[in-house]
Amino acid sequence: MKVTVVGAGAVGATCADNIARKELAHELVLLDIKEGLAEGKAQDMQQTAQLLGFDTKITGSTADYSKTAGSDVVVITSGIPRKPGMTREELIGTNAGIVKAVAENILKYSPDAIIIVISNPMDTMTYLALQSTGLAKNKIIGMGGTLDSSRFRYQLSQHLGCSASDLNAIVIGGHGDTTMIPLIKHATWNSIPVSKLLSEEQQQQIVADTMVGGATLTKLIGTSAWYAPGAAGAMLVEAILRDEKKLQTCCVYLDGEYGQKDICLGVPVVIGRNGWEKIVEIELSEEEKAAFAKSADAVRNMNDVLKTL
Ligand SMILES: NC(=O)c1ccc[n+]([C@@H]2O[C@H](COP(=O)([O-])OP(=O)(O)OC[C@H]3O[C@@H](n4cnc5c(N)ncnc54)[C@H](O)[C@@H]3O)[C@@H](O)[C@H]2O)c1
Ligand SMILES: O=C(O)C[C@H](O)C(=O)O
Repeated sequence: MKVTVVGAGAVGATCADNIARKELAHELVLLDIKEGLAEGKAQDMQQTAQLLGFDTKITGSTADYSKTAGSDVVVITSGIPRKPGMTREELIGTNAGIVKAVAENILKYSPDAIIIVISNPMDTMTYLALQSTGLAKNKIIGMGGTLDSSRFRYQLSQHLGCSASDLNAIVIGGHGDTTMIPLIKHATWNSIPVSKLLSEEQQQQIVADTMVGGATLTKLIGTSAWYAPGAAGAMLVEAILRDEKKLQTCCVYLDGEYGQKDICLGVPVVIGRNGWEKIVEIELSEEEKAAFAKSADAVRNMNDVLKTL
């Protein structure tokens, strides 16, 4: 199996590191536009092989897409991250051009690849990647819900004083500070609804803190996060290559599901060797349905911005 990670910055390198440590691929290619960066990080990572005990062959490339030929999965992380005080949406002007060019180059050398889009604003970048490659919809997966759901479980675990692994909780909708929807009324702690264990006020706090999870880290670090984003990207690569049929919230093309059409948005999907294989429709309350429709409106407005660039 061969995996390419485009963008050897914070998220791309972390994602690649996780892929190598888990030996998900025989061949791993890191590609970046910045001269020497991908080659350097690939070599550094390869030098951990004996220390960590993996056999993956890691190579780096400065924008030479021929090195990525025949990839089974490609992860796109190229683009600028936000700075404190910015929204993800403000990155569209720079990142749309980068993601479009990268997706087209990937397609030339790996026409059968499944593409995972991480660059922000992720929902719109996923839509753009789908449009510019013309690939089958199941082959384009935006990573956001996996990360946001992990942050949601973190927040819940802090309030409940429990292991995050014992929690079942997902975030649907857009991957934006105001567009994501942590489904707190569906969240359980080993089958016990968390709404029975937490006050209404605590629940609201958890939802609010989850929604600004990325912004909070950006303020602390000075740039956006990478450990959890990189690990979340690698988890999706693993689910694809090992055909795990894992249920994850990912940004995928909706064609009527959840009442939406012609948009990529976060919903629960089954991830396996064919990319996203099935959308799972869960029953939403009227309030959750309204939040989903509002999230879709906001993402659709961002998608419209693409036409003006
Ligand atoms: N979807 C998510 O959940 C999520 C999570 C974290 C970060 N992100 C996004 O991921 C992106 C990367 O974040 P980061 O922290 O790794 O940034 P970074 O600046 O550390 O790395 C980005 C890399 O992309 C490279 N790059 C730029 N243009 C390129 C091109 N045309 N071809 C190849 N490489 C190119 C840069 O040289 C840089 O090394 C940002 O847009 C960020 O907002 C998304
Ligand atoms: O917060 C960001 O801008 C990066 C990413 O989308 C995240 O959620 O960590």
